[in-house]
Amino acid sequence: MAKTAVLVLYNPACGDNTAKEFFEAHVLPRLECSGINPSAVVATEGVGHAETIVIDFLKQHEGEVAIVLGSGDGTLHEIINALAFSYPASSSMRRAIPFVLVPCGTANALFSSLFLPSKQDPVMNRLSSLDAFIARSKPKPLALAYTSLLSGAPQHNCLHTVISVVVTSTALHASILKDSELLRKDMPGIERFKVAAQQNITRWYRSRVKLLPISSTGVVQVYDPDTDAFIPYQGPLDMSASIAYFLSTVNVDRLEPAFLISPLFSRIPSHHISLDLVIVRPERDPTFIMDTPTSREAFARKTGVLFAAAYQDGNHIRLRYRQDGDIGHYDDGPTVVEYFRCGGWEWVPDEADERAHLICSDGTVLEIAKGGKAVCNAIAAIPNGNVEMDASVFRLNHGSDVYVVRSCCNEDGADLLALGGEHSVEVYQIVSCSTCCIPPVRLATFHVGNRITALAWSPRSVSPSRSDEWVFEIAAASVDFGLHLLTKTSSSSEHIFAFGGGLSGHHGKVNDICFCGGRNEDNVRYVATVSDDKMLMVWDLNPTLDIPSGVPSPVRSGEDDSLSPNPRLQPTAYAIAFPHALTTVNSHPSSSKEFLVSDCQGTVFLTDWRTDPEQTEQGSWRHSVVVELIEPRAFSDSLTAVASQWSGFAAWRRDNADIVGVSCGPRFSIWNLSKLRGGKPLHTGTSFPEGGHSFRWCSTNPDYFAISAHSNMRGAVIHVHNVGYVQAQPSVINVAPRPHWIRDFDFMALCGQPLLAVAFGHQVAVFPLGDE
Ligand SMILES: Nc1ncnc2c1ncn2[C@@H]1O[C@H](COP(=O)(O)OP(=O)(O)OP(=O)(O)O)[C@@H](O)[C@H]1O
Repeated sequence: MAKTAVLVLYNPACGDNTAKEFFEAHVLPRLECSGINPSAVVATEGVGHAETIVIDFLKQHEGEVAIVLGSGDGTLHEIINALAFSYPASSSMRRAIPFVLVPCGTANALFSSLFLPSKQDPVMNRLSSLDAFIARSKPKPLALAYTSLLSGAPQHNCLHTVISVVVTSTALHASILKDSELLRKDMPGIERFKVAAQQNITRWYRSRVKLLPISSTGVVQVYDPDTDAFIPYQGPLDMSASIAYFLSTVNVDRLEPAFLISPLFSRIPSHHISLDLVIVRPERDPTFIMDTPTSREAFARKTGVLFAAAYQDGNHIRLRYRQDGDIGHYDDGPTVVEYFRCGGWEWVPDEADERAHLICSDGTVLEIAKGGKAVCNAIAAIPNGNVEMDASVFRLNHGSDVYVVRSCCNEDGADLLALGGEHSVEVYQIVSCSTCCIPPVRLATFHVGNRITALAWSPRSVSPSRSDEWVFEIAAASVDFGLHLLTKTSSSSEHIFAFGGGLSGHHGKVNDICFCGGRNEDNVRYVATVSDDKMLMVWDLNPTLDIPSGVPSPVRSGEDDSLSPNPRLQPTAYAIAFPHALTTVNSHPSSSKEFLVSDCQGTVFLTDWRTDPEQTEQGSWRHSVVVELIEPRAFSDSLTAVASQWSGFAAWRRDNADIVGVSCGPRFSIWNLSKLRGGKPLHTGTSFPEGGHSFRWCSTNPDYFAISAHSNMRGAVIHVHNVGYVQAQPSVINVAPRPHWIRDFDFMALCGQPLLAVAFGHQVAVFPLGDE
């Protein structure tokens, strides 16, 4: 404890205004008795003061720190948001910050959920977190919910982002929080929430709601009272409805010590990054006919019964409707509450419904812009109970290992990023903002069901930030050698078209995939894949002939194509065999007939896949190769088998079809195809002595290229080189320490400061170059 700088901070105006007395009578003496000498004891002086105190404290104390916080949830919320959005970007200032909670506020939801009363003495109970800190207990990890408030279509710009550690809500709860603040002076206790509830109980809120699946499973779960368990939700994920109550929680099962609104958080713990969402839709009432003042009055009584049941150990989740509309603990009938466990949600309020625009994050009430929407995602479990982020780095936590990261290079899709994980592909929108860090917004989840090995964006993909009629189209390869065309559009949900399985497909791991180059319609029609089976295959996604693949094409979501009146034909493949396992394939916007292919020996082939096979030796790679590039050292090493553990990784520079970069083992080379100089590269250099891995050009500043370390000996490290100074020392970016290592990375194509997206373990860090 000697090394830990302890900040004691309390809000004298929270709850019943007794924090100062409580700290002087109990907290400070207890710290003293335990030999803990706080570095500072500070009382907040108004809204926003806590964040200034904490950030100043962190600037002054470079080592370990802990914060003993006497407040309610609101002050903690202020601090966490300040750490996320205003904390200096320097990585040296990022560190673990345990919070020691001393409940002094009105509701103290987080404390009440983490520390159930175990002692007779209420004072002793309030000191539980402090006692755990003194006993050096391990801090408990916290989850976060990120909510982005987006402007209206077509841009959907992110206007504001907020992080909740307890609750994110709309509808009745947001109205209660807004109105109860006006009552705080006269009613310092929780009774002001009950008064505000009465004032709002007959309101309904018109909105479109979308449930987002848990990213690691691709599933939205719903509580089933029959089995007392969560089951996959089969209903529509998109619903337009009148909603009475809409509230999601992370980290808590209750909002007050006895109000267990999300009791399953503690009773059926989640093993994934998720949030618990409680929705009440009056339209589920069998006696509901239409929305009238009378029907709202009648329903208000049922909401009252529901709240009373929430105070009785969270029993509201078992309430059901009888046919006559009565609610009780019946054996069947629709549940009054829909209790979901999901990855997040979208809330698009009806423009005419002003109150539906309110959103509450841990007691702070915000307003969604007219025509806009709120998107809330449970995105991170913070390791060791700490906030580990700063103003310029965002760490997406996918929930399982991320194997592939691909940014979209299309001009209209430059803010899109696809992640390939253990089971699914997720699409995020990276919102670039010069003044603050806006967390990525998850826009789609495709549950493929197998580990993803390669991804490619179709040139037809368009971001929602560019058009109301947006499209995501991605070709994906999975570890079972299957290929998948993933599509989601503004008018249709996630759809997966599986192809490439069976005898006619690959028989080895598919290491890379790309759409055909050029600027005509062929660039969305042909997809190239390369594999350990030494094959380059070019797939025609829109064949005119139906050639069965030998196995049925599994369709995993959306409508089953084979049952539709015009079933989609299985893509046909044109295969070219090479001498060694193939590692990468690239196309270029300037050519629809060539692919750049690299193999595990570090050799790179420029292949004209449209060469007429009649005129050449069918099936042989030789017939189609226009250029073959062999880095002299890689060639001699391959003869002596030195390079057997290394792989070639080639990248074609987008702005100039003559320039090719290759990483192989400890070396990289840059080739100029228009000046082959007897087969010598333009430049060669050394990356990592123990071997480099992926090579990527920066799409927005073509002077830069980056190579990631192949082994975990150095941790997750990237070298960024400038092509004008290849012999100079690269910029070294330490993304994460050992045992992390980089599985994949990519540059975003967004204009402005180059942005890197780097996958290591479960996480993807998105950050601008230059700040590290
Ligand atoms: N000296 C102060 N005077 C007035 N308000 C303050 C002062 N210090 C902090 N505040 C503000 O008081 C608000 C309420 O604080 P907090 O959330 O901690 O308590 P609470 O609302 O009583 O509890 P809970 O959030 O658990 O219901 C916060 O928004 C905080 O910014």
